[in-house]
Amino acid sequence: MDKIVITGGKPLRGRVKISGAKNASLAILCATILSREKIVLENIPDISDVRVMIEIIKSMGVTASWESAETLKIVPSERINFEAPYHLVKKLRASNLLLGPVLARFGHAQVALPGGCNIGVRPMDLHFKGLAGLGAELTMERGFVRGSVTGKLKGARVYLDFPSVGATENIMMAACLAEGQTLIENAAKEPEIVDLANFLNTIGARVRGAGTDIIKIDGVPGLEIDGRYSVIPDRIEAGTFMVAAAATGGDVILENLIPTHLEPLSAKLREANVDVYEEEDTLRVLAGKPLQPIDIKTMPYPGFPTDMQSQLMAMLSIVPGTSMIVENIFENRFMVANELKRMGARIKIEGRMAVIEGVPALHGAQVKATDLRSGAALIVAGLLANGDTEISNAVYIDRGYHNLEAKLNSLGAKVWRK
Ligand SMILES: CC(=O)N[C@H]1[C@@H](OP(=O)(O)OP(=O)(O)OC[C@H]2O[C@@H](n3ccc(=O)[nH]c3=O)[C@H](O)[C@@H]2O)O[C@H](CO)[C@@H](O)[C@@H]1O
Ligand SMILES: C=C(OP(=O)(O)O)C(=O)O
Repeated sequence: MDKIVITGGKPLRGRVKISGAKNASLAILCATILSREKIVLENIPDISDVRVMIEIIKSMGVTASWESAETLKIVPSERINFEAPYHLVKKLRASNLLLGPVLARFGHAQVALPGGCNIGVRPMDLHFKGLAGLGAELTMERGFVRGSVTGKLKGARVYLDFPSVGATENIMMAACLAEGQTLIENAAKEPEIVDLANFLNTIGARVRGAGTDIIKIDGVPGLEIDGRYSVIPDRIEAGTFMVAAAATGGDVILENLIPTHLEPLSAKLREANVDVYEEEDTLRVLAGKPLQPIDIKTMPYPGFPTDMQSQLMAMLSIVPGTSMIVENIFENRFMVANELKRMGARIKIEGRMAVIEGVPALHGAQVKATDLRSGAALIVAGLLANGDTEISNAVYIDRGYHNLEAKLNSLGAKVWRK
């Protein structure tokens, strides 16, 4: 059942509930390693990335069990297996976020390097520089990074050359148990960083400034508060539904989201002539007017998110006129263009720029996902195309979307597994 088939051409209409955020859940699951007390996590999406992360922390000695559909109970262990094994780590890049917490709590860590992926090389130099700044000794051997600390990590001032999400998270988690104060300068400001900081503070950490350029962490001897925490909604899942609604000329109300997290996308959709209405925790996308071409440049938050760029490319492929996308975060994130071209799109890639000449319609074809968001883009393309689209490698899509077919079908789409 690794294929998703879509009969396109049906406008999405209705209401859909957005699940918890993949990227916040993954970081918070790694952060549970820092805790000495049990933790209950709510709004955790049952997606394959989360399942793999649960398997990894369980293999290290943590107990994790579902209390209900979206609620996960974690019981940490006083002893841990320091090694995050390659056969699991290779399935999930975010496993690199275990390095900071394991080192800080246990003084040793051995984490297989997840390596690059289809969107880019994805080095970890900024993670290493930050952790070394806190006093960790790091060596690389046979695909593993081994870390050790003599005594405890020491708070320090860390400047990131680039506001890397993962490096900010790894350093922030490690600094929670360091002696003294850590300042992360030029920190990433994504909502998932703020969520991780809020979680850490719930279990006893002292993190301030998350969501700004400078994060201040005062180290504490231990994180010992028995915590309950609800993860933020997934802004990328929400964004994918917004684009799908816009691209099919639909009218969709998205529930359980934080509209400000979607502002960079809402602004672009409005520029493309789509109406977007915000309320406290819902957002309505109403399309139907002729769409206008737009230009997008991906940037760190609050700029336009790289994780939404591919889905927008699918929509823009049927918008009359010329649109442009510049991808500034990952060096290889235009692979979906070739698949969209198989469906009739006219897209030219020049280095980090994609030029999209809108065509009157896409037609269904057999295509393949090459990463999570290219898969999401092909879903959007399949929904707006004439005829049937068969997307293989759906396993990529399952990494990040909970109950996707059911949610789309409840909005009037015709989507099934094969
Ligand atoms: C699990 C998770 O949260 N994944 C998100 C996270 O990935 P991730 O944390 O990997 O993204 P980063 O912000 O770290 O990476 C951004 C850029 O910086 C580069 N870089 C990063 C670290 C480093 O040490 N050296 C370096 O050169 C990367 O190769 C990339 O080109 O943020 C990305 C950018 O918003 C999102 O697309 C991913 O969905
Ligand atoms: C790039 C993504 O995730 P990851 O960092 O886990 O590969 C994504 O969610 O689009």
